[in-house]
Amino acid sequence: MTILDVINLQKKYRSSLAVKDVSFQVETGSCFGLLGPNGAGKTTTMEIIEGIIEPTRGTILYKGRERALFFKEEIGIQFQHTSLLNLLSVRETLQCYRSLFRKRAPLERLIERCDLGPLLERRNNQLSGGQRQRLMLALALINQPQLVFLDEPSTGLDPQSRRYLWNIVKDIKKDGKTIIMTTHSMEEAEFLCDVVAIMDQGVIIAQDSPARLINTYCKTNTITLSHASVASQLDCLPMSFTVEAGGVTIQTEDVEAALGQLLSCNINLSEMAVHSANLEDVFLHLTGKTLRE
Ligand SMILES: Nc1ncnc2c1ncn2[C@@H]1O[C@H](COP(=O)(O)OP(=O)(O)OP(=O)(O)O)[C@@H](O)[C@H]1O
Repeated sequence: MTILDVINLQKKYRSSLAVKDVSFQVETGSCFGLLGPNGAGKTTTMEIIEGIIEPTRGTILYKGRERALFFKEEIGIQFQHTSLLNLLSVRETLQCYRSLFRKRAPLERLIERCDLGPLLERRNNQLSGGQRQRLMLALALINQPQLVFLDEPSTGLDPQSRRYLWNIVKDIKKDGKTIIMTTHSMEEAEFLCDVVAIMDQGVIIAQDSPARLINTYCKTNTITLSHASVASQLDCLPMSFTVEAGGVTIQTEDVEAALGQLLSCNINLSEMAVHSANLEDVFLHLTGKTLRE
């Protein structure tokens, strides 16, 4: 079932079109990701859906209807940059936010889920980046929302805190909540999202599950053999390869078959690396640039 329909969204800031013409649908219980580089229009799109800013043009339907007052009660937003009162403790912050809503999540469960138990008496300004993000996530869930918005949830976190947060997000999804998130991390999108809309310069340039996007646009995997000397042995094999100073690079759609062929020719695979295509490659294929450019 579709929970959200975004139809021909456009946002103009003075002379610049931040969002040109964006349409997509989000299925109930799924995690939908807007992936793209800085300035692609992800946050603008999300803020329009959240009701924070008005679109220049376009329609947003929540459960098939125009968003009404109850929409705000049914959503939770984890902002990228939110000021928390430094002098409040984590416990006080949770209690304060919780008191603002009619529908309230059970606090103990929320504290456990976001692993805030040991931090409850700590002041907001004494939290690490990862701890703060977990608190922000708990605040986004404090009204038991059906639809959760995450704006670049793991930006700035170390790999361990990042994984930790991702697992909490997966857990939230298991509860049947729908998640819409922005990210410029293809890893994050691949790990969390059922559907990814790749945005660039205000438009969606491709949209599908991460696996199908990769399969559609970047079937080719790369096998690198660090010994350039093996090149002469490859001549007899039905595979395309290039020889560079660092070794030999083989492009293949079927890694298993290629490795079988290499082994059958007794080629030394001791210093081999396999690069499977990912969403970064899809973005590069579609735009000619990397996500970080
Ligand atoms: N309030 C504003 N006034 C004018 N231009 C804006 C405003 N907000 C955003 N923009 C411009 O709109 C474009 C899209 O910005 P947006 O923040 O939506 O991109 P983004 O994909 O979320 O980028 P990031 O990943 O850096 O957050 C950018 O060119 C930005 O400079």
